[in-house]
Amino acid sequence: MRVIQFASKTFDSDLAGFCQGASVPKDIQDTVTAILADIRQRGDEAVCYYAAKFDGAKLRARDFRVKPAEIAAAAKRLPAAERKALVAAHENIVAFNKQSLPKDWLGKNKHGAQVGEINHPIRRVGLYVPGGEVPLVSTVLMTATLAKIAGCPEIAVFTPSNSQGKIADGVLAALDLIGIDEVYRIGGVQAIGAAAFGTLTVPAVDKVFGPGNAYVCEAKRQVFGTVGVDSLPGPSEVMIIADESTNVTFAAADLLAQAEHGSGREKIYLVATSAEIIKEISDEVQVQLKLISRSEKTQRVLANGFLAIEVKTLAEAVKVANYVAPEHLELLVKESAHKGLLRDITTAGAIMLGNYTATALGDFTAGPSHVLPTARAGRFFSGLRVADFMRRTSVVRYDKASVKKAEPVVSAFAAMEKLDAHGRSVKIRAL
Ligand SMILES: NC(=O)c1ccc[n+]([C@@H]2O[C@H](COP(=O)([O-])OP(=O)(O)OC[C@H]3O[C@@H](n4cnc5c(N)ncnc54)[C@H](O)[C@@H]3O)[C@@H](O)[C@H]2O)c1
Ligand SMILES: N[C@H](CO)Cc1c[nH]c[nH+]1
Ligand SMILES: [Zn+2]
Repeated sequence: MRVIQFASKTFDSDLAGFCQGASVPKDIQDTVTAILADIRQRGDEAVCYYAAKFDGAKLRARDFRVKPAEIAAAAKRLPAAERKALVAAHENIVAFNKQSLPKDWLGKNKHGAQVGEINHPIRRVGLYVPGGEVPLVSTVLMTATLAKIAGCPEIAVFTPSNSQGKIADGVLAALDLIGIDEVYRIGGVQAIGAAAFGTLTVPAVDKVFGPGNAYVCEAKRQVFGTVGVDSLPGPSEVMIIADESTNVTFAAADLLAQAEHGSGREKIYLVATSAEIIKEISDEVQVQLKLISRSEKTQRVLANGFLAIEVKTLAEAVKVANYVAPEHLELLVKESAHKGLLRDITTAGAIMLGNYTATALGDFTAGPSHVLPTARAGRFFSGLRVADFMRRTSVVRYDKASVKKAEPVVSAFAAMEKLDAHGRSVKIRAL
């Protein structure tokens, strides 16, 4: 862990340098470019090659799509307590996300013409679910539930298998619960390439969603334009703002929880109002590290991606948070400060308020999608919601009376822009 002090001589460059580490290095960009080019050229053959290379899975193209019987069998095998958890989380996710279903509307403008917006689900979407060693069962719920609420007619799911070509029962059972049967055992860059360009076996999608490691995230960035992509959710991040009221045990546990994702590029921030608080929490992190199972991978993340920042006031903490735009921001500070912080912090993906709100609650079950922007993309992206699975068309209808009212405005613009035919096309209607 590194400790820096707000407003110290090198603070700006230290913080910027650390955040820079969250952006994608050139070697990863080049690897991704090469794999995508190969997928575009060789299609299924290249997908097989990279599945073997990165996941150790010997697949033929006809094995990519998971058979309905395999999904049903996995769902049947899932222990009752795990199924109950899926159902409980799903209920919260549905209830939360139904709130933001975009509404069509129709109104009148100043000319008396009808104007409005209509929304349609995106026809064919591809959802990426991280898999392999750590199968993110919750990501199925946090993406597919929203696609279903939006009404997307075709939902294809991509997730890497293990070396035996198997996908975790929890992932398949979650898909079964939601009612999705188009599932491909393909992960990584090759999955994003197959989804974006299409292959003989995988029909191309219109937009790709879902989180992933730096390779997956970079692949999505590179296929943007060929297809739509969501908010570029990459390796997880958490920032905790701590003061003297912070529960040290809880804070340390939450820092470890996000480091545990363990892809190596996660970012962990502790912003505290004294050096003593930083010491207490970071010592506790080391104590609790011994209690978790993925301690080696977690330790590696902490070694490269853990930054502590000492601030004098919470106002300074706000400045740090707004610069970093962390994926998850825990405000484990005195309750009287919550209102002001919520008003002033404008770039966090998700804010978890108070000592009892562990980020893991949001990861699994609180309700909002856990698919959130990382690497400072929170400055311009927000967390996934139903509207991301839809597209909007504006609709305009003038009649003779309203066109007459609009004509002087159009004529003036046509003159300013020297576009005579534009002006004429409206003038002849207003006669
Ligand atoms: N921001 C969010 O909303 C959010 C949500 C959940 C998870 N996450 C993040 O998702 C990530 C999941 O990562 P993961 O690795 O466990 O699963 P993943 O499915 O994202 O990536 C695994 C794939 O990466 C590819 N890969 C690995 N090494 C490679 C290399 N050297 N070259 C090319 N391709 C390579 C392989 O194809 C492999 O199948 C974690 O970083 C986690 O923090 C983010
Ligand atoms: N923390 C991740 C978002 O960054 C979501 C997740 C899924 N499973 C566990 N955690
Ligand atoms: Zn997590």
